[in-house]
Amino acid sequence: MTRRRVYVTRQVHEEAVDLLKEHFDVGVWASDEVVPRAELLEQVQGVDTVFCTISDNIDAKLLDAAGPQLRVVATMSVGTQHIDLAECKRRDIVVANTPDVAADSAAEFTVALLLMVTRRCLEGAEAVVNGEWGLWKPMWICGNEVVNRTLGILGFGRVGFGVARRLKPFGVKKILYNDVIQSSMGAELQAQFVDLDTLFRESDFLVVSCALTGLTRNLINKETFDKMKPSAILINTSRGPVVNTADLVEALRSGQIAGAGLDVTDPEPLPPNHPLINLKNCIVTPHIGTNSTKARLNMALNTARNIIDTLVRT
Ligand SMILES: O=C(O)[C@H](O)CO
Repeated sequence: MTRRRVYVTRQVHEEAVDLLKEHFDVGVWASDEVVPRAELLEQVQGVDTVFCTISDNIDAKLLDAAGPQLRVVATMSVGTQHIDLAECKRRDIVVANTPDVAADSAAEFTVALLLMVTRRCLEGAEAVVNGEWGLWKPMWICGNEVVNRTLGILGFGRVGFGVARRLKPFGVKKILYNDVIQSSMGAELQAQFVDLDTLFRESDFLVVSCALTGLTRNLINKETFDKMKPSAILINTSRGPVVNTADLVEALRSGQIAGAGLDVTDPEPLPPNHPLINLKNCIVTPHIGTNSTKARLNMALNTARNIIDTLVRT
């Protein structure tokens, strides 16, 4: 019997590829860079599964190029915004993602970014690099503390809850959250479900950890910043387009909010001359929230297992 075929659109962990090879013929784009679109369209022809990442556009054209035998699109990510889900559904193609294995990594990273912005760590590190470190000064690069302040979480899923759980022992005064539904996990942390207006007005730290949907796209914009405290800090580790970039630049420049930490941006990657990059009160990291070695390996293995579970075990 001919073996089924899987195309892996990026160089991923060997352990995951080896797992797939036990069951399938596996083709791999053996590079850390994105496979060019023309190459991708050619390589997927006749495959049963595409193992992809968030940088691959899995649209109707790609599904057509693959052909009617395509059964599974398995993405090595939580996010599925790069996949035309409606089109996959229409064609009876199973879409699999990796929601469980990277949440700790993402929550830890979010806390790190929040603390870095709050304590102005990058400014301090840059001052050292630039030779500006003189003798100790009482009022130089003073940041804020987390203790006794209000943490607001937009999107109280695995990552949002994980951030709240990690920051609770820091002594935050209140944890507020908003999501499409009230979470049963809120009670465990005495977190209060509040409306968006209250979340924006009362949060000292506003952590964006929601999915990108029609409801959340552009949700954080000029009107939001108008409501926020001038001392507030915005952290976004979910999806760039939840925040209106031009409005954020303006809010940071004018001091309407105190600072921002962004692991995701719109556009992504940010062009090197983008205004967000040179703002002193903003730290931008290159979408690395899930990049602990352990989480990335588990994401690759989870993606391989999703394919095996779908094609072999059903
Ligand atoms: O969706 C995801 O998993 C992240 O954005 C990439 O790690």
